[in-house]
Amino acid sequence: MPSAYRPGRPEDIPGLDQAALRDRYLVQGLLTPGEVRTVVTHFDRVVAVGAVPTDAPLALEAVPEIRSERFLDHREIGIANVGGAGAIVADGERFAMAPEALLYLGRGTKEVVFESDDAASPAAFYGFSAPAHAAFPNALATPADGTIRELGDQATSNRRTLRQVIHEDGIRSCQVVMGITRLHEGSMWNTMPAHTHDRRTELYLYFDLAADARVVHLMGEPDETRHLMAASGDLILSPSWSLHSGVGSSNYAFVWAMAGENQSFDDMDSVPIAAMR
Ligand SMILES: O=C(O)C(=O)C[C@H](O)C(=O)CO
Ligand SMILES: [Zn+2]
Repeated sequence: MPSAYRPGRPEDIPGLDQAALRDRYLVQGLLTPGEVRTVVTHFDRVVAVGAVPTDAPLALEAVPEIRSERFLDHREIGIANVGGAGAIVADGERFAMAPEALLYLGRGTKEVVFESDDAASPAAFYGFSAPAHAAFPNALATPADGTIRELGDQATSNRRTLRQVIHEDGIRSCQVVMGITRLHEGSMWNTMPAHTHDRRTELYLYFDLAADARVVHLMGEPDETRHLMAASGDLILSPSWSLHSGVGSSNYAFVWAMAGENQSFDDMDSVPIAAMR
């Protein structure tokens, strides 16, 4: 794993083989039992965090690359639970984290501790953090909270429920926009027709796929796409110039999260399917 991921240049994509593409844009092992793992990027200075507490609680610590005493001294974070039930304790306040609950922690939160209810079925916390210049209040979204958008159609195999949680009309933040999309049974395509958004980075964390199932994730500029084979728990980094879409060998879910110039969910440049190469 590089010490810090860089968005790279779209002109370099055609010259990269699969191994190089995967090294730059796909992160494996973020959710590893008993560990907190941190992925530092220069994609809008986003840092991704994975924490899977088993027998003992795990604490979120600063990493040297962000040059601060505590992780959230100058940052905010959205944390989704993609595993079993657990809890997050932030500055002494305990937030129960059911599967698919999502917690926002604002700049200045000092101590963050991750716990699982049952080590045999541990919680799996995925965090998406961006620089923050103001302190918004910490806020929990249960799995029932958020703005629901029903998208796609069974006839085109892209029927899916998108839940916006941290966004302009929901839990407020400086930069982070975050939610979860779940494909309906029999639907495999996410985000098709695809889009880019030149003003924001987006990360996808795929989950709830069987061990032998995969998502064929599409990336790159619309006229020069490549694919990445993603398994459950894999994280895909999309630079602002890259489209992001995928088709699964079965249905699945993913946490999407963005940071950058604005928080307008619909600030997308749609790519007609026939224009893709
Ligand atoms: O299912 C979808 O469509 C998505 O989840 C789209 C992502 O949220 C996205 O790319 C937003 O920019
Ligand atoms: Zn997008």
